[in-house]
Amino acid sequence: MTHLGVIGGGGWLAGALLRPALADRVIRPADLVLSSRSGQISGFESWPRVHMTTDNAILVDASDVILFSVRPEDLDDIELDLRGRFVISVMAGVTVEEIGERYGARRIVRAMPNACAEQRLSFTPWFATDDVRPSETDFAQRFFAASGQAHLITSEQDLDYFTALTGSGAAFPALMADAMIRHAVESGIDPDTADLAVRQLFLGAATQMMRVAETPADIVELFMEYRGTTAAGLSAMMEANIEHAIFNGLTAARRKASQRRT
Ligand SMILES: NC(=O)C1=CN([C@@H]2O[C@H](COP(=O)(O)OP(=O)(O)OC[C@H]3O[C@@H](n4cnc5c(N)ncnc54)[C@H](O)[C@@H]3O)[C@@H](O)[C@H]2O)C=CC1
Ligand SMILES: O=C(O)[C@@H]1CCC=N1
Repeated sequence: MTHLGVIGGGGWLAGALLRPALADRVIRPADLVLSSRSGQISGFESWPRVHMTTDNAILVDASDVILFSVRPEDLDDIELDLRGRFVISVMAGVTVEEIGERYGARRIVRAMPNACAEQRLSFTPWFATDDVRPSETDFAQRFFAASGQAHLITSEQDLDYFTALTGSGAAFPALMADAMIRHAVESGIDPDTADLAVRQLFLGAATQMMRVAETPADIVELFMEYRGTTAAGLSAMMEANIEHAIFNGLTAARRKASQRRT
């Protein structure tokens, strides 16, 4: 079975990806090495055989697959020779070219999961260089599929766009949910009830959007044609140019995702 070493294994995203993969036995606990600055990593108490280290060179020696899950700015402190090695990266904005230049690897998978991985609900587009072997693409697909929907893409550039669109996880829907909760509370609804109501609303909305044939645009149209209270709300939101705010937000996040290279 594959021996996986995760540089930055104590971080937020690494844990969210690894716990489902361990639970699904995509990786055996004894075949997993995690590195962090302190060597103390929590969140893996259910798998006491997982190895932890502060030494990335030891991690590399023990692994067939090296997964980079550090912040892009931390790369300057990491010096490794990964020539001939298979590397996976989930780092935002770090191209396969940069990974190749820094570490000498040519067999690279670059992926963009999101923090909903912990709930096994990430959308994870991933890209592989031509040199990646079939057994390695098979591992990447199984690894990311444990924490959500893994989707092979053929354009690396699209990953910067997905960093903004889906890498952001719950953040953009949470912004809307929070505004709705605050409006409900201002309107006299008890805060706990408002919180529960809006969380259930988003669960219902997301579940419905996944299960019905109608697109999100169709659903909006359906309510507009109904000409009821919801249509009044939708019209006011459209007049306030909610689309403009969303487009601006995605454009800003997209720009930030590619900023390292401009
Ligand atoms: N958090 C998220 O929702 C998402 C994060 N990403 C990407 O995943 C990567 C990791 O992000 P997070 O987990 O959120 O960051 P994080 O800050 O939670 O985790 C990074 C970890 O790397 C460790 N680290 C730093 N330098 C190290 C070194 N030299 N050796 C070993 N460990 C080292 C840090 O101590 C920290 O525990 C980033 O590049 C980010 O762009 C991508 C998609 C979503
Ligand atoms: O906000 C961030 O920078 C991380 C990386 C991509 C998505 N979330």
